[in-house]
Amino acid sequence: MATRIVVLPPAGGIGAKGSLGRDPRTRTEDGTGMTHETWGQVRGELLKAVGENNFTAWIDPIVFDRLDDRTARFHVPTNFFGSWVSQNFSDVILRHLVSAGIGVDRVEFAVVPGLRARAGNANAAPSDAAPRAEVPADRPAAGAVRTGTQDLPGATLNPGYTFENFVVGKPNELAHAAARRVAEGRDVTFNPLFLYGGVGLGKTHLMHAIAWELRTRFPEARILYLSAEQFMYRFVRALREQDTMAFKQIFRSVDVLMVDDVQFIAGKSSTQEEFFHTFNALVEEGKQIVISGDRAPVDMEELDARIASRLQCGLVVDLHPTDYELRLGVLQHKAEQALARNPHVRISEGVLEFMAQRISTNIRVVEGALTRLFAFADLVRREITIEMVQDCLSDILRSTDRKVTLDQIIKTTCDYYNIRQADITGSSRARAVARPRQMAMYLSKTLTSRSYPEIARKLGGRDHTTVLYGVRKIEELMSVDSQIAEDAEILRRMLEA
Ligand SMILES: Nc1ncnc2c1ncn2[C@@H]1O[C@H](COP(=O)(O)OP(=O)(O)OP(=O)(O)O)[C@@H](O)[C@H]1O
Repeated sequence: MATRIVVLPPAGGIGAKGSLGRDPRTRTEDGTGMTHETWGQVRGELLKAVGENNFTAWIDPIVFDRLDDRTARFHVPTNFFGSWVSQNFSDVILRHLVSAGIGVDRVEFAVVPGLRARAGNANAAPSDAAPRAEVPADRPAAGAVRTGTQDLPGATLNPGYTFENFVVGKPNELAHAAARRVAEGRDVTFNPLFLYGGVGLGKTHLMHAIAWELRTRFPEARILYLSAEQFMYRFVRALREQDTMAFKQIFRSVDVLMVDDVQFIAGKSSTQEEFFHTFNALVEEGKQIVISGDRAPVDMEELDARIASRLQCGLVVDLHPTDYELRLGVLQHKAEQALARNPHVRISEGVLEFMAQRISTNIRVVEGALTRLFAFADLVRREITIEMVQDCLSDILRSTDRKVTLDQIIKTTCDYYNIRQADITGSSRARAVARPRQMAMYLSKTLTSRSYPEIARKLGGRDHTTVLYGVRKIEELMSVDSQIAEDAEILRRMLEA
């Protein structure tokens, strides 16, 4: 039985323009109906409206079935295809049907698997009934940006993540400058631009800022921003629905591809493979790629070496941990915005400086601390003072005070297991030494932001994959061996005390 994907006209869409029912061109179903020939004519108009790429990929494969009950019914080859067309092209199809005088209020897609052959025919021209329209010149030179963003499956952009709201300081000035350059959308000089840094330092903010800026400068550009997780999800879905052609078509037809948190696909072999091919296809066409990750490509242990090396070919810039000036700048900027929203809130002198001094973690935490303070001050109707900060943010201030170093981890672990430090950094594989060493690796990875290679160096210059293995081993053991789980918990408490 065919799956039905019903699409209703959007509120305020076509109705708002011509008020569907009252549009003088809209004849009743009895009056006109719709034939395959009319559909052929509408297809010709759709080709002009959506551009050749979209047309061949999404409109050409759909087959008109019939019109009844003011519903134009089409066949589509797969579920994925149906949802895609319904989400992205139903409005434009409906609009053109109405313009052609068809009495129609909705379009509906039903999956008919046998249609696949047509879907694969990427270069098919519109049917004979539709005079082949001139393809609009929507392809500027490689490197520039081109048509239509609405049909892309990207993530939603945060309206607050703009360049105007991004505070620049020493730790992020290079990343900011590179992002600005890419957002100008001129020559593709840094390809890819790879932004990396620890949590909450502004990678996503900068990615969104680039996308907003490009959208403003080039409204027609096809900019696709999504997380690596979404990329994987879409790829897996396309595999499941045997619709990888459509997937490739989407991802290879963009002008700018932006993938956030690329570390997510490290170790996911088929997704990496697809990502690699997408990446290459776009680079070859001179399309801009922007990627973010939590580490430098070389430090992503499970990232396919070919991808890592590709990523290195562009510009790799990191967002450094914050410094006092940057934190203060962010606090001042965010406080200004918060004061505009809550004009009755007062902040005592020295509060922001105190916070910038004492909260030395990432910007997300700094921002969260300020939000919490404003909410509190608003609630109790008191001025924000340093005492209020100490009271209200005691947990954040405490956790910032606590900084665990690799040296402390090694020392505490050795004391706990009663072994010598030379043993833990040495080469012995005896269980009595190897297990504490793995525990130290695990603690280093979970309590500090050190990378695998850094931990490996500290623990006697071993290979970073040994550390990766050690961390995994302890994680595995913790779920089956309560003694190991207890050891880890006690050590964590000792180190964080
Ligand atoms: N330089 C900055 N100026 C203003 N706000 C910033 C700046 N850097 C980060 N922020 C804010 O800090 C918060 C965290 O930033 P963001 O989500 O971009 O971090 P991230 O590096 O992507 O973190 P994660 O690795 O956890 O995804 C956001 O609300 C962002 O607006």
